[in-house]
Amino acid sequence: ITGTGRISDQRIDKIVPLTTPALLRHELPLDETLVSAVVEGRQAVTRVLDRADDRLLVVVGPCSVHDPAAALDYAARLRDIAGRLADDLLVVMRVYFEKPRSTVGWKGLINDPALDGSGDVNTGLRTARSLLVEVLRMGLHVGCEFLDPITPQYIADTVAWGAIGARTVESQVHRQLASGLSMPIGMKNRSDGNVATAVDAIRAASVPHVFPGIDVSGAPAIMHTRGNTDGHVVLRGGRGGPNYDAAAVADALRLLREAGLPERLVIDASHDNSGKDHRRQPLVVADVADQLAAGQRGIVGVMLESFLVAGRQELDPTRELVYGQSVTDACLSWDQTEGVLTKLADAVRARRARRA
Ligand SMILES: C[C@@H](OP(=O)(O)O)C(=O)O
Ligand SMILES: [Mn+2]
Repeated sequence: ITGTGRISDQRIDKIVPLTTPALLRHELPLDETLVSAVVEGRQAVTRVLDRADDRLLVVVGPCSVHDPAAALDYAARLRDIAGRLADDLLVVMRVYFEKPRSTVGWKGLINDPALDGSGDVNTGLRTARSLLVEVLRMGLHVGCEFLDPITPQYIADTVAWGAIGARTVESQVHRQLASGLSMPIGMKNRSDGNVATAVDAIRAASVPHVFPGIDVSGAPAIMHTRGNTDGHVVLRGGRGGPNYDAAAVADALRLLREAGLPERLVIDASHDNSGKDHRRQPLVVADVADQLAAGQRGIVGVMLESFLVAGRQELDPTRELVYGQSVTDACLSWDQTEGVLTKLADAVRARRARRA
């Protein structure tokens, strides 16, 4: 290859070897019990999406995981309440490692586990997979956003529910990625609030695609996917304001109906539905609970951003971090979360009673 010194890698600072999916999954395997748990979790989510199960999917947890110990501490508490409310809620813990930034910022534990820009992705992947296996071992289902197209090869076998975010829902790379993922995928509406883009993403992801990727040995490969028919909309608000109210829900369900897609959706009580103010998430939940209790069966799920300590904190290398507090979007405290989950379970029972 001639002249590469002058025309290639002009903006590459260095290239570091990356572990392979096979090696990481060999080091941190899922035993048969955990494999069955993931399969059952995915099937349970699909049944709720298809309304074969009248419970509410609740994807709840921190906006991002930056501290595995705090995430496990949170998981232990969530596992207990998830068990108590299991008749009405199907709880999936948000264990998010990949953070899409509107401009710049910390990109998550896989990209930068040391939180200092050093980009030790090998340690990030190992830390992420280790935590996912631990959370599974505690008996919780796991939900992740998928951002980097090769990351799923390293961790997706542990995931029961996935998301494509508001910044990537229009991207063909992410739609075709979703078409090959083995779990239901929530398509967030676009960051400006456009919901039709998410409906298009569901349709795009529902059919087979061919694209270059990597196989488990890390070798380049051409992926031929089957299509993912478990796509669904996640209403997360937008620059135009919230979209969790009954009118916005009806609009989104109409768009799905006109597209010939199943009329079901999940409402994200955070992000632009709460104006990223964690104190507004309970208000969103109250409105959604009223809609559920009034019999709205098109709402099959809710997303909450929740951690141990309310709010958020800046990632400031000169300051000790507060344990259990988000370093990205502001989250509900654990105490607030218990109240919100209980309210959602009550609303599910009220909805069920209307059908009896
Ligand atoms: C990234 C963010 O979601 P959205 O894509 O809706 O901003 C989140 O779930 O933390
Ligand atoms: Mn967030």
